[in-house]
Amino acid sequence: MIKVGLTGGIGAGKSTVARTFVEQGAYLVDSDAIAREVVAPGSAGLAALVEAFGPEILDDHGALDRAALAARAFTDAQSTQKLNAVTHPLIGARTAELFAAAPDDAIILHDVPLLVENGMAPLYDAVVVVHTDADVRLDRLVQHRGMDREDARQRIDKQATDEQRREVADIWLVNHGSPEELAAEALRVWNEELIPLRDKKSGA
Ligand SMILES: CC(C)(COP(=O)(O)OP(=O)(O)OC[C@H]1O[C@@H](n2cnc3c(N)ncnc32)[C@H](O)[C@@H]1O)[C@@H](O)C(=O)NCCC(=O)NCCS
Ligand SMILES: Nc1ncnc2c1ncn2[C@@H]1O[C@H](COP(=O)(O)OP(=O)(O)OP(=O)(O)O)[C@@H](O)[C@H]1O
Repeated sequence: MIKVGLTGGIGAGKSTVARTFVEQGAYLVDSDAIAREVVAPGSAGLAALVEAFGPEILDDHGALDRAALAARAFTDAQSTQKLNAVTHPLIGARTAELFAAAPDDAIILHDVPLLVENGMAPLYDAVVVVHTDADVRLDRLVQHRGMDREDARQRIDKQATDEQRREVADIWLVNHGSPEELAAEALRVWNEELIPLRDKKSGA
């Protein structure tokens, strides 16, 4: 088994790389998905968020209004810290359960936006960073995902810098071309770097 950490700033293109690795058989542990799970309606996580940010972060059905929370949580560093203090321990506990369930010969792919921010690089056999210049990311998030530019910009401000990510990267993928080019490069990394790393570790 090997553990591969996949990271990059918001909108860098992690999803394309994760999809390629999963198609090849990676065991995916997706932090954004876990982050949603731990604040599902009725959860202790959601109750803790309401305690921290107020009932205005709930929609009419009592579920989390994600945009309302984002509008409160990313405005200043203290609010982001408050968000992280509630969610990150819950995400960490669920992540550990999913890692423990992986098969012995797995290539575990941990898709984790805040890998660098949370000092997690030493946990992995390899860290893959997807890099895209911030202005390109902002344009893509607004055009393709309908995201509010200011929201995206505020999140970028709360995340690691490109230099910090470069320092921990074992594999650096640049996503300035087409998604197909990125997927092809990810496939090369899978075949030429990750499979040999897993086989070396398992003594094959
Ligand atoms: C505030 C929330 C509800 C906003 O939801 P929304 O649907 O708009 O965004 P989503 O969760 O899909 O995240 C999109 C991207 O935003 C960025 N982002 C999310 N949370 C954070 C954070 N705490 N700090 C910096 N960037 C963040 C990441 O790049 C992430 O990939 C949500 O992001 C959240 O619960 N965040 C706290 C949990 C967390 O830290 N998640 C990041 C992965 S561990
Ligand atoms: N090479 C590309 N050319 C054009 N658009 C792209 C490219 N790569 C990604 N995108 C678009 O940019 C947006 C962000 O990409 P993606 O969702 O893969 O990023 P991510 O790193 O997973 O982001 P997040 O951290 O927000 O989860 C998406 O709407 C995607 O369709």
